[in-house]
Amino acid sequence: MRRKLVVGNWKMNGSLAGNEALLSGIAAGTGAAGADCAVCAPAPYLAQCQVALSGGAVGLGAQDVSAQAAGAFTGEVSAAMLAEFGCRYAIVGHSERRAMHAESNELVANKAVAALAAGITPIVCVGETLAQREAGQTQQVVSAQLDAVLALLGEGDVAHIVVAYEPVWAIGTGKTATPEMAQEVHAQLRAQLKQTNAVAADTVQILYGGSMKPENAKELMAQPDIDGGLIGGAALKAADFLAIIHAAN
Ligand SMILES: O=C(CO)COP(=O)(O)O
Repeated sequence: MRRKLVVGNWKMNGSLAGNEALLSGIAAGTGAAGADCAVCAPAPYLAQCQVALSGGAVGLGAQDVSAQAAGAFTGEVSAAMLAEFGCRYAIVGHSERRAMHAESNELVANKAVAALAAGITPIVCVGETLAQREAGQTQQVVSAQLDAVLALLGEGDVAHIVVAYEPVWAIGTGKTATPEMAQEVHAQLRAQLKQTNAVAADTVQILYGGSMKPENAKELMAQPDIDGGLIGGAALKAADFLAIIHAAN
């Protein structure tokens, strides 16, 4: 049985005071949670989050990581730096970065490799746009995105990644993929993982992201290949985030 994993992606939101309240609200409610959970905070707040979450059940992650190890890469943050601040996870290839920062499948794959080398679990995001879905290209798009990552990983690395299916048209729009639509893609992704490592593929957590909220979380996570959620808007309110974590039990 795979454990469920619920990860909050705060995106470019937060403040020292706001984070403190949110983190203490989350920490206070996760005691009996049967699912794993984590928050991916903006880089300047990682130190604050590390202190606030230390010793508790909520893990810490970053929203991006450099593919480079060190050097003249202004503005970039390396995986080793994230590891120093206790990051267990780093999101790579979020659709907002693919779209707004022109991140290619190859760059995303190199970021996943850099994270793994520092002992950080990459949360590899894949997902199609509305135009791609309407053109019947969903499977082709997400499989090319995942393939680029798998091509760079050793067989033994597969067990150490998390995959997140985030249909672009469902992000921040209030539109959610139906549980059946999401399950269909998740099953395809797992079949693809199996081609690289049949044993590890059964243990990889595949998260759904895109307007997941307390009202739809249980039904989505009841699908056999939906192992949790990557949550945007609803992760900014402790009560909503906690409701999703508890829906995963
Ligand atoms: O992009 C997302 C998480 O990475 C999903 O965002 P929303 O939950 O706000 O749709």
